[in-house]
Amino acid sequence: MNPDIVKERQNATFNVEKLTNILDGSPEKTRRRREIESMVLNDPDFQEQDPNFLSRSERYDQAVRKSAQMILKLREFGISDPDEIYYYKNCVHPDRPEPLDLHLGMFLPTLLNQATPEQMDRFFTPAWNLQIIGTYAQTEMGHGWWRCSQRASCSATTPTVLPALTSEDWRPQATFDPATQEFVLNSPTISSIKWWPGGLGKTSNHAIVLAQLHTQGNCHGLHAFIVPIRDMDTHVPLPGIVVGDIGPKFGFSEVDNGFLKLENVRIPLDNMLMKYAKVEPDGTYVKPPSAKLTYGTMVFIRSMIVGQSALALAKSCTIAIRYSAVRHQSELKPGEPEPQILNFQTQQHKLFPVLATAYAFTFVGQYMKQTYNRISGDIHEGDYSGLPELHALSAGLKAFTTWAANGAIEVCRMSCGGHGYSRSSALPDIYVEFTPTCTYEGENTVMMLQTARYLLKSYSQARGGQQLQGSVSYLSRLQPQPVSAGVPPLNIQDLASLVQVYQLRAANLVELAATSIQQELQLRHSQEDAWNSSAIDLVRASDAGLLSVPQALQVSAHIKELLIQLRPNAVALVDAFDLNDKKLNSVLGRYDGNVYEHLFEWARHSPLNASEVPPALTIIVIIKHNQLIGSFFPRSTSLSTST
Ligand SMILES: CCCCCCC/C=C/C(=O)SCCNC(=O)CCNC(=O)[C@H](O)C(C)(C)COP(=O)(O)OP(=O)(O)OC[C@H]1O[C@@H](n2cnc3c(N)ncnc32)[C@H](O)[C@@H]1OP(=O)(O)O
Ligand SMILES: Cc1cc2nc3c(=O)[nH]c(=O)nc-3n(C[C@H](O)[C@H](O)[C@H](O)COP(=O)(O)OP(=O)(O)OC[C@H]3O[C@@H](n4cnc5c(N)ncnc54)[C@H](O)[C@@H]3O)c2cc1C
Repeated sequence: MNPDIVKERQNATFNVEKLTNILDGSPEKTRRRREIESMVLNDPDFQEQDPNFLSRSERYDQAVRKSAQMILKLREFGISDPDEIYYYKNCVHPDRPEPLDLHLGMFLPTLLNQATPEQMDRFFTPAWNLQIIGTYAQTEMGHGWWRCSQRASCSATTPTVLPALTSEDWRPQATFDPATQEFVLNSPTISSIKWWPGGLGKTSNHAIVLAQLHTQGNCHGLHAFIVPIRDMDTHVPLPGIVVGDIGPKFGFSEVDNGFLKLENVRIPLDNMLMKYAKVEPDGTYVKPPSAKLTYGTMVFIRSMIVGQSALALAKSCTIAIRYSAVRHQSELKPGEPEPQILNFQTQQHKLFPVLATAYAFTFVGQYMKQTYNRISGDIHEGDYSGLPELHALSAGLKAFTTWAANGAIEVCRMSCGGHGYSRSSALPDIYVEFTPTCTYEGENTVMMLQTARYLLKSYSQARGGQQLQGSVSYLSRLQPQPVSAGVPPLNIQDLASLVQVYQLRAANLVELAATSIQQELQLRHSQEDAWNSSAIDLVRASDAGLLSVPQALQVSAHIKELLIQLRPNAVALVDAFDLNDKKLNSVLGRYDGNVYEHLFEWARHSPLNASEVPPALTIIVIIKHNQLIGSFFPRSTSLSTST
């Protein structure tokens, strides 16, 4: 054990285990989590080659093998609780998305939320047993988002008599054919080819495809269809299905994100997910109680992503803070030993806010999950009243937490200096696997605008005298203040006072955005144009701060004081996240702090070190022998002559 890190733990002023229990929910939950983790970490079937040294195809193969093992073991051990599956999976594929993510995270949940009991028997049971492997195909090459409800032009009598075709008429279509009781699915244009779905490229044999429903000559907007895409025995693509992998990406190397072109693919009537909307055998369309229910799975995943932001931050700051405790640089005072870099105020100022955010997001993630479970329970009982708030909260928190975490992971990486750039630190991987959360499940700006839409509606209800409940109740309680009204009193030591100032700030920002829209409306006469012209206010909701200069200085001094208070407990606070070394998989973030010997050991495994003279370099030797170095580079043909 590195002596610096030992000393850090000795100096801590609280009981780490108790804090871990609070983060987990109870001592029993900590015990069970560790039990599940050790099942994976001690299981030889999950031994793997370091993916840093593998090709993409090898990484995909290794991930598929581990995922298949994982499903078998979950069954063998009877693990079916969602939290326990999540712990298990996080250890099998630490930090890495995998080919079955979409099956487990979106295909199964969409069936649970939108399938009829008959469809549950036909699809969910085989999918649970992994006979059916599914993905969720919404995004297309040309469009990542959809209008929730049908457009006026889309509900004209037949598509051919539309007054003017717009981009939505060129999206994938599912047209009902009453003669055969089938839907016919088509991707009418290149841009309507489904693009991005995880596990689509090679792994899945089914896809939930979102397409425009056409029946009796009318278009009814976006609906979900279960489309078999590969033969269940041979896994070969079915007729009319053009499917494959979209190629290498920034990260997600283990995942076969795919494309799907539908060419007159026929599926039975009862392959449309019909828990809410329905099509009768004669083609009659029965409306759902709310068109927004089609988007339920995205609300679920957005809610879960909030917790994933917390986990990514917990990992990143564990690595950076442990490393900063064992790394020494630059004498602070001449002649004295070099200090731990964690003693530099600037290093603390980089890392301690990340640590605090990791804790805050952990609790926000728990709150978001509870709120999702509560409101989705009401929805299952037929009460849809909480859906707008759930949508606004999950969209806004997904965007806010992923943006914040995305930046903070980079802060952690850079705070580790050069070694943070090595893949052995795990920080580059954490970044590339996490950063697409800002894009997928709804691009963050688009999500912020959804939340702003809800806030503005709530604001106008509050101004109309309604007493609002839940997360927007502050809009009823607080009267927005013009900046000229001066600054509110603030006690920065008092959390309630800070919350009040934040609420006032939020109310002011909503008011500013609403005012901007009103002004734009007078200029532009169209609600949509006024909205777009106020979008910056809506997303960033202005730069107004509510603090006076003396208050801001007070905050700055208080932050410095807090850095000093936090310093002795920094390592203990990251220890409390209880991230096992194998799960963390970082040479810099090791629990024992023995960084340098393991860094050297890791580098020795680089495939380039497999031979002292790599085959490509033999050419240099040949060139040298023939003394052709001078003439070789301008005329490469001379090489063949020389050999
Ligand atoms: C372990 C799992 C690993 C996961 C790996 C990740 C894999 C990634 C998967 C994906 O990315 S799947 C594809 C996800 N795609 C998106 O999220 C696309 C984002 N687009 C949308 O959500 C929508 O198209 C939209 C942009 C929100 C809708 O645009 P539209 O212009 O129709 O919106 P509005 O007119 O503003 O809204 C109409 C109405 O509907 C309400 N609403 C919108 N979305 C929802 C929702 N999800 N739930 C409930 N309500 C919703 C919105 O508030 C409006 O309400 P009103 O104000 O009219 O009452
Ligand atoms: C790793 C990864 C995995 C994915 N997995 C899946 C999957 O399994 N299934 C699936 O269906 N999809 C998947 N996606 C696709 C993903 O859901 C979309 O990329 C995402 O919804 C964003 O859409 P887009 O790519 O069309 O971006 P665009 O919407 O084209 O965004 C481009 C820019 O335009 C801006 N913009 C767009 N619309 C507006 C607006 N209304 N107002 C203001 N600004 C706007 C955005 O802010 C952004 O800056 C995945 C994507 C990635 C990266």
